[in-house]
Amino acid sequence: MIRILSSQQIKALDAYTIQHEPIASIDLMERACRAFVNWFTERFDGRNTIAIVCGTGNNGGDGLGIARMLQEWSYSVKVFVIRGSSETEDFKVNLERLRGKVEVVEITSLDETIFSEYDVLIDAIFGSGLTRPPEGLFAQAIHLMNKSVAVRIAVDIPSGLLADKVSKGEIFKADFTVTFQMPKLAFLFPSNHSFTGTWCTVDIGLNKSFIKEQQTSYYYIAAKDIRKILKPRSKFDHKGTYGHALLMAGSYGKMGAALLSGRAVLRAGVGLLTMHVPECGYVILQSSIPEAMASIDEHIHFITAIPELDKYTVVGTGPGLGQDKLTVKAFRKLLEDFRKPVVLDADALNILSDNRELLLLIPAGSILTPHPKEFERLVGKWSDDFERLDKQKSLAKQLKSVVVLKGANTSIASPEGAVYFNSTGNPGMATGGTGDVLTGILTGLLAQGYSSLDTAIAGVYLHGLSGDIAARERSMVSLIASDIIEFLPAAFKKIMHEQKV
Ligand SMILES: NC(=O)C1=CN([C@@H]2O[C@H](COP(=O)(O)OP(=O)(O)OC[C@H]3O[C@@H](n4cnc5c(N)ncnc54)[C@H](O)[C@@H]3O)[C@@H](O)[C@H]2O)[C@@H](O)CC1
Ligand SMILES: Nc1ncnc2c1ncn2[C@@H]1O[C@H](COP(=O)(O)OP(=O)(O)O)[C@@H](O)[C@H]1O
Ligand SMILES: [K+]
Repeated sequence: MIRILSSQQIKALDAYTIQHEPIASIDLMERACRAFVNWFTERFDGRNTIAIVCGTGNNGGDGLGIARMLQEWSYSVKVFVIRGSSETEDFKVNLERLRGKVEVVEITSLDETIFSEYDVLIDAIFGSGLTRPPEGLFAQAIHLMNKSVAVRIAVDIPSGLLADKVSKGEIFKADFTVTFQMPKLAFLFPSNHSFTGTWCTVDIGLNKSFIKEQQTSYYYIAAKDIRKILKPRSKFDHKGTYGHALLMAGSYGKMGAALLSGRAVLRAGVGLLTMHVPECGYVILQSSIPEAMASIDEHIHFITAIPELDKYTVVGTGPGLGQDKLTVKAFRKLLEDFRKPVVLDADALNILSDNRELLLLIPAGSILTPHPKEFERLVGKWSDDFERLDKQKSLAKQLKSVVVLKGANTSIASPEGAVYFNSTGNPGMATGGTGDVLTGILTGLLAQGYSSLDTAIAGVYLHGLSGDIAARERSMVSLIASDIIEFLPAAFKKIMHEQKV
């Protein structure tokens, strides 16, 4: 897991690294500049004219160091400095090192065309030291940079964006953000995408053991975390080893959702799958998923009862379920009778929103997978993404269950208060049915004995990874939910290194 630290902790981390590596502060800055420049030179060639706009703190110091290095690489660079109330030592040193090499212009007033002749604008005004909204020349410069047609790149953090609080005022709108060491919490929220653009982290060698010791509730999921979670199969395993899942899904006109979920349960590696569907789904199910056993409801159009539950390891429900009052009754009975974890999605969540007393019946250790609208129905409106995150953490705690809030960088809240952000997935997945596939993957993994949290982390990651492979093979535009099931085996292989065998 990549630990996401606050600005305060990052400041302490810088100081700790400087003291214990040991390394001079200016040399650490040099490393940060080098990491940025490595990223930059791989993407932009010497034909680009570059303006670097610097503040007078260490972010500005980075900007000056970057200017020097780019000049050494024969790029055409000009530096603009906006003076704040004070200069850091490393800013001063880097300004001195730049003397005679790169033109430095101090901005005292701004005219509209100041940045118009450049191909690339690099923002090094503020980084993690920002404490309040930019004003005056700072705000005006950011405003003008945002109006420019140049490619905009932020050093560490887009100026004006706070790493772990709600930001107000003028904020640099980067096409790319190259951030040091680890993602910042604010980068993971939908509302900040227009500021960070595409972001990436570059390693500047900050002290790893200090990072490990820091208290944090926020993590960014990496491939190796999933490799650690997934258990390899052993020679004498049999289908009983991998659980028996019951999927209650589908209604007249929405059997597709049930099928997508059911196929995904199987591809996630379950031992046995039974699907409880309304009568209208019988032929559809038997002819399209021969691997699944069918349990048929008495009602033609929707589910009105639950089958005998004893033999099931886990129950997944919601996709295509509908909200008829007889279905609500059956759902209530499920929650009353089944004491093992359940996976709840789509209409199961909508039923919970309309029948709030049912929330109390959810077995501990369950997994809920709302998209933002379903989440709003469950918890009410939020005023910003930080409040949304708090609501997600509270719901997970209240239900003693894992709450998976879906979207880009899906967040997974544990009942203990930790939040894990997904690093896979792409906008090609914004198409009907992909959530049903996720429900299936989670149901299939949970049935195999993974903990609810491990199931959610691995399932969400693999779902996104499969979506990424599918987008590569089929394009984001053409990606459909079935593709995510189709490429799930490739995603498992990628994680478990089976392709080496
Ligand atoms: N050794 C280190 O500390 C390292 C720091 N690095 C860089 O240093 C940055 C952090 O540097 P600083 O802590 O100097 O802070 P910044 O350079 O982000 O901000 C400069 C100063 O501006 C002032 N300020 C904050 N908000 C303001 C506002 N709205 N208007 C006017 N002034 C405002 C603050 O006093 C702050 O200290 C990181 O983002 C990163 O880019 C990197 O060089 C890596 C090593
Ligand atoms: N822009 C995106 N980037 C990454 N993943 C996405 C994006 N848009 C949607 N997804 C993923 O696709 C799935 C959509 O689920 P959901 O909204 O429930 O769809 P449906 O109800 O049609 O099945 C979620 O897992 C979500 O994380
Ligand atoms: K910046």
